[in-house]
Amino acid sequence: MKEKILIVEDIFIEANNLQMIMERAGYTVSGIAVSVEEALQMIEEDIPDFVLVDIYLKGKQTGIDLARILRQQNIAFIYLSANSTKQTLDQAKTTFPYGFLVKPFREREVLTTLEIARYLHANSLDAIMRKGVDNNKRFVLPDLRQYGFVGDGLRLQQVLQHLSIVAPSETSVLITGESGTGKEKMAELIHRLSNRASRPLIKVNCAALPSELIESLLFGHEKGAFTGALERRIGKFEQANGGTIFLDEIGEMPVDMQVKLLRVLQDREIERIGSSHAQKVDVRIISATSRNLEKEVADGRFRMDFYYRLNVFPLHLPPLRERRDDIPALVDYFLDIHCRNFEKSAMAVSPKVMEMLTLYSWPGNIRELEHLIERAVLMCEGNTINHIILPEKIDYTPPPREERVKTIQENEREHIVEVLRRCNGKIFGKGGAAELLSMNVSTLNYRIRKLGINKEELRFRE
Ligand SMILES: Nc1ncnc2c1ncn2[C@@H]1O[C@H](COP(=O)(O)OP(=O)(O)OP(=O)(O)O)[C@@H](O)[C@H]1O
Repeated sequence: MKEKILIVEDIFIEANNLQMIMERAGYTVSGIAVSVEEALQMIEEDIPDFVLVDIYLKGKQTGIDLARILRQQNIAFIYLSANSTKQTLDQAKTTFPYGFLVKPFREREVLTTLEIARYLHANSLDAIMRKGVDNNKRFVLPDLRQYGFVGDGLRLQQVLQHLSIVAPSETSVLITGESGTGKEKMAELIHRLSNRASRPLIKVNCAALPSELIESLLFGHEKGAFTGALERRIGKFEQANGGTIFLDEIGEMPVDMQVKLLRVLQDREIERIGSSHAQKVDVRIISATSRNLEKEVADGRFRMDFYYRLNVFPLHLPPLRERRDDIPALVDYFLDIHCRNFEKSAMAVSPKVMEMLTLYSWPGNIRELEHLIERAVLMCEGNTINHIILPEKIDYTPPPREERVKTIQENEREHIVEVLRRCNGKIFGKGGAAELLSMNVSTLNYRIRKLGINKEELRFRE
């Protein structure tokens, strides 16, 4: 039996028409609601697998308000709409729907959109996390120093936990984080921990691709395909066949190329320029960006369908100033590397210098730290670095102490969030949060709702 669908639509004829289409295709329609309030009641009684939601409804709240709640509850939804204004559409985009159907509905279109939505939902972060945890697929990470990857502070550990689930799979990963936080390093790590490790990892810096050559660089060309194509060129995708392609700075990819890449991601086929036939490629995609792609999508600079394809599993690397507990280990690691490089005997930094390093705000993140240590090693004459020259704009101010006493509710919230993170959001069953907290499942669910804890913050505040 196919999934249960809730229709939220205040025009009876439209709702009825959709119900018939759904039922003919074997879906079960669990209900028709005419307002957000009614929809929430129905969801409380019987959780649907998908919600088809009109934007304008009876009552004060719109379908967009409902969508925000659905997203928090990890229920997939598709918008239904007639002629929405640009402003409404932009607002709708920020809720990241699984699809958008425009009235009047055509049966084929409705069913295809639902099929795509099912695919996207099954490959969503939540689903993958659930599968990984349930099947115990996550493997124990080896010592990452052998891969030149350093850091085991609390926030990085959470990212690495997600990485341990996704690395051995075939899933596309989107790595986000400020410049210098280690996105490329993390892509290398994923590749080396995957089943494709013995095959090539091909890196493409999308920001550095000259626009007129992008297509030929990525997909290759045949001899004589255009003026200047003197030889056949094998593109990056073909070079990566059997391995991984790392699309760095993907936010810089021009929109027309996004369309072409989307096709490659969907069909896993490329066509060299000037060739008359497509060829299959078996490539895993890891992409990275320091831009806020959700905003780029909302502003119309990045295609939503492409974003969904790339962002099957997001990994966010926090800036160094938010994971200062990694700084001492990184300092020691870079000291070691650069002492060897310059053939100097082992060095350490004085406690005062270490304190300065941990208090500095590191706008250039790990890259800036590495360069600074390199310079310090070069200049130091003894075995201890007692002075360090930091750029002028230094933020020595330690984070302000919390003067205010936390309320019992705030403490309870923090504690529950902490435990949920530890269990990867698992609430019931063995090793679930309810068991660890010695609470019964419905009480815990009630507290989670009451304290406004949502899944997003469990996953994304690494
Ligand atoms: N966890 C880590 N352990 C050791 N070195 C690291 C780590 N993360 C990053 N580095 C080093 O820091 C430097 C910057 O990292 P990387 O190039 O991966 O950052 P990035 O986020 O991809 O930067 P950009 O967005 O500018 O391309 C590199 O020299 C890398 O080797």
